[in-house]
Amino acid sequence: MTIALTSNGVQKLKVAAQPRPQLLRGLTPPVLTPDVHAMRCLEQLRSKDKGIEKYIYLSMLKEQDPEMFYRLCLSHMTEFTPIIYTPTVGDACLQYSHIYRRPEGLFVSIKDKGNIKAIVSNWKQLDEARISVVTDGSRILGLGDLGVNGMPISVGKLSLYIAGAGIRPESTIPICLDLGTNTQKFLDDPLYLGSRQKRVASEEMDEFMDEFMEAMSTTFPKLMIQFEDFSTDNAFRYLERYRNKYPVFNDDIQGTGAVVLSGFLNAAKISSAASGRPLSDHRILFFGAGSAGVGVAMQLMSFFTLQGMSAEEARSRIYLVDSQGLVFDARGKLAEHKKVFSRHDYQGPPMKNILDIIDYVQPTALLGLSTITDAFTPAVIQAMSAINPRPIIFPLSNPVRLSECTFEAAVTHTGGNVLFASGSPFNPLDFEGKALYPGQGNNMYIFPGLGLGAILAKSKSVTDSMVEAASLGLAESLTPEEREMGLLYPRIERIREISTFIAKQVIRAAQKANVDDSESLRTMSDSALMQWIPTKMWNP
Ligand SMILES: NC(=O)C1=CN([C@@H]2O[C@H](COP(=O)(O)OP(=O)(O)OC[C@H]3O[C@@H](n4cnc5c(N)ncnc54)[C@H](OP(=O)(O)O)[C@@H]3O)[C@@H](O)[C@H]2O)C=CC1
Ligand SMILES: CC(=O)C(=O)O
Ligand SMILES: [Mg+2]
Repeated sequence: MTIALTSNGVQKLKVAAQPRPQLLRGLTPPVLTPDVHAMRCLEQLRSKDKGIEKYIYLSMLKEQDPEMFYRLCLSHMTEFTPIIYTPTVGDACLQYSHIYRRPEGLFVSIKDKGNIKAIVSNWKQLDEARISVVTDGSRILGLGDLGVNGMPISVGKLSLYIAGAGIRPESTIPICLDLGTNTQKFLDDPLYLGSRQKRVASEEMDEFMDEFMEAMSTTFPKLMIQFEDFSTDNAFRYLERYRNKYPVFNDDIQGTGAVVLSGFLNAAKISSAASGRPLSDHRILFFGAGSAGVGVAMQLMSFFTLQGMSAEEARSRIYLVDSQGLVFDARGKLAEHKKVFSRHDYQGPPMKNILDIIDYVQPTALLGLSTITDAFTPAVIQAMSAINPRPIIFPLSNPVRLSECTFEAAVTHTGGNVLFASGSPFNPLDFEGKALYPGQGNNMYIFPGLGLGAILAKSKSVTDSMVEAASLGLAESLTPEEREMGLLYPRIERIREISTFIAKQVIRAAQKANVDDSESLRTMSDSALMQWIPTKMWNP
């Protein structure tokens, strides 16, 4: 089978007719061609009413016929991603201990402490391993501490690596660490698949993590690790602890930072053209100051400084709001990760109401990473619209039911002028006779290409410059037609093309930072590299 890209980038699958080996005669139905079987699988999928049933069906298809699963996934990205990834993967996590059929990844438990090397060595494909997504289940999407029920997140992200960047399936290791859970409902559930204990204290977790990382790097010497959905304090702590020692990145901090910077830059161009305000005049209000909110704030600040602003000027464009309201110095003790963005200039009483905060800040962009459903009320959206001809409103919390507002609300209350991206997908809308398309500001656009680039460059670490290269690469990858349609992110159907471009940018950044270990890529021209990368991709 080959995948051909048509002029508009849509992938078409061509399946060469294969003579059926005599050996199989009688063991399969007399007429079973891949094309017709693809139609059969789609029909079976679409006959299911509930998202979770579709998820279970696709999990079984991936297990029994991975070629068909990935073939369909690639040719139906818009239909498949909401099932294998957010929002439905959220339900799969919540119900994991009940819908579980067979293992799809590696579980490493606190009970394995002292013996972790032996446990990870049980993985079947030791030499092939290139990328692992590791979660401890402590903050799955916006759903909280799900313990080992977080496994489908690692599985889902790696399916997107395989589909979106052509990483070989046997090179991926989904991992869920079992360090207990503080969610009583799971501890009381007789079917819960993890250790029936509260989460271990941070000292014990640090010892466990040090042993785990050492075991992973010696067992899988070519492996890159993506940390996923760790609670915010641990997300920052472990990124700092390991980023200069192993090739690791944190998807919620860095992947989200990269994808939102990219969408913001495309939105800011449109917004600035309407308002006449230069990029340097934008003010960004973050509703939510956890790993994702602060990760995006850091990425924006770093971009502004690259544009020539001083660190203080760049910082001054950013305002954080957390559960206690506006984050400012005089408020008192602040979590470490919020301190950089704490406002020195605000001296008044605590400001909690978001409408008061919008009135005070006069933001051009409102980014939601708070897990608070419908926090962007009609009044909030109207307030943004009153001060911006094209307001940037990104409700980025996942899954979709935790989105700070719907696309429909954002369109309705801005008279169709909103520049919109959400974490989970919404459907396009017809507004006053015009088709409007919501963006999906989700790190799924970044991590496949970032991971592929790091793997191909044989990168020893993942630098900030590589993450930034991925972000700017994504921003650049919109086609003129997509810009004409008002899109902020490229169509997901083009994910392989996008991942190729991002990987190329990431490889160049790795070379510039001297963390690469692939001499032959250094001498390749950009166009040769763009042609070579797809040849390294696995195709179903
Ligand atoms: N679109 C994407 O690609 C991504 C989306 N996300 C989503 O972002 C969300 C947040 O993730 P993460 O940052 O890791 O989680 P956290 O739980 O660390 O952060 C949530 C933040 O929201 C704040 N918050 C909670 N309640 C309120 C409230 N009533 N008003 C204002 N702020 C409030 C919290 O305040 P406090 O600090 O005071 O507790 C905290 O700062 C999740 O839903 C996640 O799915 C995450 C990664 C990627
Ligand atoms: C998308 C993602 O990584 C999250 O919601 O946590
Ligand atoms: Mg995440």
